[in-house]
Amino acid sequence: MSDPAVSDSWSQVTSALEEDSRVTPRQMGHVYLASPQGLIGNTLLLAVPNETTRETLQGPQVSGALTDALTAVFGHEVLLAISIDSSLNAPTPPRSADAASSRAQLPAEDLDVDARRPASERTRHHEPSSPSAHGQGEKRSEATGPSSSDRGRDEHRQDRPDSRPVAGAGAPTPGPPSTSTETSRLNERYHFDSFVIGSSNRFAHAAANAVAEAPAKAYNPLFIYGESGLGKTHLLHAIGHYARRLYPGLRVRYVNSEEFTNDFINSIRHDEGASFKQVYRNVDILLIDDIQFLADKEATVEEFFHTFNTLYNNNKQVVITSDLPPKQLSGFEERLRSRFEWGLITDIQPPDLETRIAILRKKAEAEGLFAPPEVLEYIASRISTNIRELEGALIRVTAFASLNRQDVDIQLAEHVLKDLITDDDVHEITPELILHATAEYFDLTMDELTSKSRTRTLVTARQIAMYLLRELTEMSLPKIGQELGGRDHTTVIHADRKIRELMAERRTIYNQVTELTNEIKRKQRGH
Ligand SMILES: Nc1ncnc2c1ncn2[C@@H]1O[C@H](COP(=O)(O)OP(=O)(O)OP(=O)(O)O)[C@@H](O)[C@H]1O
Repeated sequence: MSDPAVSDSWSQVTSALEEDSRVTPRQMGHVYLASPQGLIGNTLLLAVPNETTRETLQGPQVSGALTDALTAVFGHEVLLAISIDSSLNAPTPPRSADAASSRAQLPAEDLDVDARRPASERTRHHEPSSPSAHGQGEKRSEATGPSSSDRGRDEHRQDRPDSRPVAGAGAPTPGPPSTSTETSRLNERYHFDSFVIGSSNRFAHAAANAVAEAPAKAYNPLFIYGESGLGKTHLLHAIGHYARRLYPGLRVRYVNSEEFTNDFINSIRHDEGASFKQVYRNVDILLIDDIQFLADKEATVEEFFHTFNTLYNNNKQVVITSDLPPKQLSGFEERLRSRFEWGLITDIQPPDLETRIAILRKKAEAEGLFAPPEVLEYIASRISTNIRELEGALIRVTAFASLNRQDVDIQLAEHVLKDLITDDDVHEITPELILHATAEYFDLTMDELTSKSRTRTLVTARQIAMYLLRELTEMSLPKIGQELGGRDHTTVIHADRKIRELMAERRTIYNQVTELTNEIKRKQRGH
């Protein structure tokens, strides 16, 4: 299936390896088993028949030699993505210990999260990653070294013998109607290379990578759960982006379960059941976010059950996120919950301090915000649970400094965050509280705030309300849109971005957001 030019280049690579004294004849035997599948940008896709061969190619000796040979043949650095294709039906490789058949049971550290990187980079950690690295392969960033705590917490599931469907071909065959980013609904901000790995999310990240590299073969379904704002949505989008880059033409669809519900209800209302099925059952990867919102919506759950079955039976990948593990998900029939357990279940925990600092550093880089390390550390030490709030704090601190032409230092950070962070955040901030406080602050009625009117004050008030709902609550984008007069989730994304930018440019907006936040926090504390 590879194009002749790539096959030719791969032969040159193998010839170079034959001459390389670092590669033993036994290892060379494994190299011969690899089959080039194509070149996407700087990434060469290789299929190998089993895990042993993959491990050999990624071992320190062979990978070093491979990196050099690839660079020599292609004239530039080339990343490798290695997938396992059991249909290559290779002769039994020399090492018989069978790691191959039990990949789903490997510990997190053993998962192949690094296959896509040149071997020379695999041992480097703590490196800064450029925000423009998208075109260079999905680079990972690392906050901390491997932690043994990963294993105890992560749940591996292999309840059914067929939980790893093995399709005939190596790479999924790209189906004709490719999904554009628009129809796949992937958010450009969320790639693997902007995701910081720490012990709290290492396993989920590794599993997400494996799924993107071998859709419907690694783990199906992949079920990721964890509290709000810890990166589940980020990983879902990253899977979609990476898989589409590895397999152009792959049909990917991201959907929040509230949108799934709305689409389903509308399809019934408009008698468009067939087109609903067409959209959701003809994808190679379905990424469904916040499945808990489907709870108790009987007809929608039923529809999702059939969608799931169709996709699963056709060897299509399903990735699901939720705030709770399947067993604790109420409002779903057992037959569906048990399906969620067929593949791999993994959680994401709140990040440790080091990871939080690394996340802030990455966000600052990506958004062009400057804050010295001690300020990042200060912010990270004050906000520990929700990454969305962590980002919000960074934005406020840098915005304040920019408006006042001051340097970002600890005093300034303390000043800005003193009201934002309270030790007695015991009560939940409700959407109603935010909406009422916003209406009151701008001297509007609730009807005006949620109306279609687009006068300047109303637009600003609405956008600030959306920004605060995003930062201070666990609401999903569609839900926020719904609260503010039935607006689309893209309007909420736009508002969030707009207010982030305006806070650094216009003092009035910064003040309004700050005063309003303080007011909300004050009301929340019941003063
Ligand atoms: N490990 C990480 N590295 C970089 N950014 C992260 C990481 N984890 C979370 N984030 C960022 O935190 C924000 C919130 O993450 P995300 O929306 O993915 O959380 P979530 O778990 O899906 O929350 P919810 O359940 O409320 O939908 C996003 O901007 C995301 O990019």
